[in-house]
Amino acid sequence: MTSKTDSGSNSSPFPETAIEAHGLGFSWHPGQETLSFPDFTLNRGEHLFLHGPSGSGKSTLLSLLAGMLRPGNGTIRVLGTDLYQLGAGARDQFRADHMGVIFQQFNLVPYLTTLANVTLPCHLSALRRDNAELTVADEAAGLLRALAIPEDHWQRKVTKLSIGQQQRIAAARALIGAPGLILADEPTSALDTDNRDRFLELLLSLAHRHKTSVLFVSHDRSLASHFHHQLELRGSRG
Ligand SMILES: Nc1ncnc2c1ncn2[C@@H]1O[C@H](COP(=O)(O)OP(=O)(O)OP(=O)(O)O)[C@@H](O)[C@H]1O
Repeated sequence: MTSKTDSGSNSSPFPETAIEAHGLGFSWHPGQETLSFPDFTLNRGEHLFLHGPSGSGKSTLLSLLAGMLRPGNGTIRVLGTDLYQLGAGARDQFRADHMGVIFQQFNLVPYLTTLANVTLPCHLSALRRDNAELTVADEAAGLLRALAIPEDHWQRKVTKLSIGQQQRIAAARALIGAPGLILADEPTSALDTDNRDRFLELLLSLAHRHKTSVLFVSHDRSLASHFHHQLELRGSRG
């Protein structure tokens, strides 16, 4: 995970490194204690399991990596781009183009249907739209079927669905259009064992096919063996 590979003659437009985090520190309020994060590097196509006690900063780290919280200290490069050298608008577009984020609270758009939530990234990003296999609607349908969302739910508003169904819709939205990096915050917390296993299988098979890197946060340590690497946060503060 920490060793870097030269991009060499690889024909991909991206470097071999998906995430480089160096010297990261973040404070939620000025003058308050700073959360410090270990340096790490994640190569393209590699999967990292992130764990640590409640309050150790896992969700905060994901928000920093997603370009949604500016670090007080340190640098973050995602797919070769220094995130915080980008302006806010360019950073939002970079996220739409290259990242699928599954938030702990899902962050679905409540007034949109299931299908419209899943296809949203392809409306925000031409790159994600172009990456979609067949049509955007076909890829969304394939993801929803693979995650066992019944077809008669696809035109319903997401708020009418169960919490476990909503979590799978958030997962489908993150996966559509083959982003280079998936950031998943407790993405199986509301799922039963069958749905959890189905989601993990889909996530890791799509990640393998598209050389997607995955950073997966979970308290369920039994899942760690599915991932190439593990990183523990201990909640160190400065
Ligand atoms: N919006 C916020 N405003 C102020 N402090 C926050 C906010 N979100 C998190 N914190 C604080 O930052 C620290 C890290 O929180 P964070 O949610 O990143 O931890 P976590 O490891 O993801 O926890 P959990 O496993 O419970 O989800 C905690 O002390 C928390 O109280």
